[in-house]
Amino acid sequence: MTGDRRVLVFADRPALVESVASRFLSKVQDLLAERELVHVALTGGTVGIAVLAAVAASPVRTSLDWSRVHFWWGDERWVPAGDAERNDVQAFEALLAKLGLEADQLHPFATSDEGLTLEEAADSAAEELARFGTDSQPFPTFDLVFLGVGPDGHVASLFPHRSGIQVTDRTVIPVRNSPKPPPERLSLTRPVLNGADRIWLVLAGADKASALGLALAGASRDEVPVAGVKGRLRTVYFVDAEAAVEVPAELIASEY
Ligand SMILES: O=C1O[C@H](COP(=O)(O)O)[C@@H](O)[C@H](O)[C@H]1O
Repeated sequence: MTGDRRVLVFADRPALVESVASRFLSKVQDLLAERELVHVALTGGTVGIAVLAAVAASPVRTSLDWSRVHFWWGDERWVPAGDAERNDVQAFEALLAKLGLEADQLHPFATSDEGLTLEEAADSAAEELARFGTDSQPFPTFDLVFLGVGPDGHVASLFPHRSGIQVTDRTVIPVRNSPKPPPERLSLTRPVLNGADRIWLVLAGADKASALGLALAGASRDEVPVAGVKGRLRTVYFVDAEAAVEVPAELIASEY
């Protein structure tokens, strides 16, 4: 089922961020030449948002037809609209506000002040995914999913030793008592993430080294959820030198 997996190591965080931003722009350009709509799932987190800011700053950005790109999120923090902790707010400020998008191109999770329970918000997000589903699955095949990775190895809001990473019968789950604040969240599940053509994991810093090393050395997804994500065509780990210190040497393709 799974395509190619590779680790690209960069000297430092700025080099990593610049490279991912430029690859993202050319990948979207290529995809737009092949198909009518492109579906991208964004991540929160330090590197993920820095990549979006670098995309915004690139002169190439204005040459793309963003009206055919749809944006989704891998997870969201259950806080009110406009809260600076929300992944969608951060993405909007970093990039999306500059792209001239129509509302129907954006698929954010519900906000905690909309009058829905967390469970209802998960169901509502699942319905939105299903609107773009195919004959064989109740969700779109994402062209590209970005994922950050927490120091504990979490991806989206799927945390170690929690049931979320094992869920296969739902597309979106409510997350309660998250080990990382805020405690309530919403997350896509592994089948939706792994249904993507490409997963690009973006991570930097020494605090990520252990989780990444474990995942690539074959640890279980229960222990380090990042071990459980694999795109259908390709899975690329974009990491800086500090995060890469425990990566098995044979998996590394250096891009200094
Ligand atoms: O809370 C979250 O954290 C992770 C990773 O964040 P980082 O700042 O350690 O890079 C992120 O992937 C996720 O989307 C977000 O909700």
